[in-house]
Amino acid sequence: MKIAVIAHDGMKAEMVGFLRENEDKLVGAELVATGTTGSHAEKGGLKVHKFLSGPMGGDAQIATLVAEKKLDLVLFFRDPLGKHAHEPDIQMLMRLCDVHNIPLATNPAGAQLLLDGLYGKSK
Ligand SMILES: O=C(CO)COP(=O)(O)O
Repeated sequence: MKIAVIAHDGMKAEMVGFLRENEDKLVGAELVATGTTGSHAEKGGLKVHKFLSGPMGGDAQIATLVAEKKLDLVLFFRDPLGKHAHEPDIQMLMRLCDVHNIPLATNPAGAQLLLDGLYGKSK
């Protein structure tokens, strides 16, 4: 299972907490991330392959993996109250998830349902 994890700044702490809480489920998974999200995840003790930071093309790199069907799941904790210079890249990533029918969660509740559905509920 190859999973992309991405979080906007206001959601990064929540993403790290989410990943740590679900560490038992993710033990066999390969994680990839946009750069800064990946650095936060590493500081939280997780192993992750980092791409460029989102505004520098990281979302686009992950979108490429989606288009090539090299990802099984995208967890993208968006900040719905923030403005982003790279909004076109964000839209592209989400659109390509739909084009290629790759499961996408854009908030923690949706991500939890996806992981529980894949691995079962642990609590
Ligand atoms: O901007 C992002 C998603 O659109 C996330 O990028 P970073 O993880 O590099 O902050």
